Amino acid sequence: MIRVQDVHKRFVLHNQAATEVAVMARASLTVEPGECVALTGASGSGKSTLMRMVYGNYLTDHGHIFVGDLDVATAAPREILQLRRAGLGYVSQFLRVVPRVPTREVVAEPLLALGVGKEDAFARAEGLLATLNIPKALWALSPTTFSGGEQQRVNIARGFAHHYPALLLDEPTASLDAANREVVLKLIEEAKEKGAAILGIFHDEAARNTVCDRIVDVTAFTPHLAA
Ligand SMILES: Nc1ncnc2c1ncn2[C@@H]1O[C@H](COP(=O)(O)OP(=O)(O)OP(=O)(O)O)[C@@H](O)[C@H]1O
Repeated sequence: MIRVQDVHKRFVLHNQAATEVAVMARASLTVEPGECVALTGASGSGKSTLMRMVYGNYLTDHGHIFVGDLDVATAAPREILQLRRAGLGYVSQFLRVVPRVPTREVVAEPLLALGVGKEDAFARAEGLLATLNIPKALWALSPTTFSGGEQQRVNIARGFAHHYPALLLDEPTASLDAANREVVLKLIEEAKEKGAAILGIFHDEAARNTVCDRIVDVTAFTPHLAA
């Protein structure tokens, strides 16, 4: 479960005379287990900012953000890191990995960190890589030289390796061909069936309509845009 309650956020631009910019006010939404909710709204309305606050990358000025039992808005950094290990996954658009680590290990790593045995973790990783059409010949190589679409699919495989009860998706189907897009939509459906609460940004409207149960327009929480 993800529950955002009365969240406010302002940025202080220290290098620009400490100008304060209020970007979010009174943001509230709930994502129940098994539900996928899409954040929509014009460019600059605050979709990414809200996702980053839920993941704990941006501080929250006011309000609560519960992911399961933990209030990310007030949690200590080590509690947030612990939450990310088992309770909260995040699939960003871009893959960031340590150079020279083979693709198979990049995907299995979240499971290995949770104590899953090597054999099971690698089997799950290989299953996902095959499903996402990453050629077997690439599994032992670092993904740093892979194409944009291949890197995105490795990122998705890694994000879905563990069945997180809460999952954030930032444009999970951007730059994918039709076949791989379908695979990703199926992974999202499977995660929902397993009870994941999913919050995502989907510019791909057809994908959004296929997997999302509800839409939340963040413009309603944007101080200078709200009516
Ligand atoms: N680190 C930051 N420092 C200062 N301002 C920021 C920062 N991050 C975001 N903002 C501001 O917050 C507002 C919301 O930005 P955000 O990236 O969340 O919008 P968005 O809805 O995700 O946009 P897009 O669809 O274009 O990605 C913008 O006005 C942006 O300039």
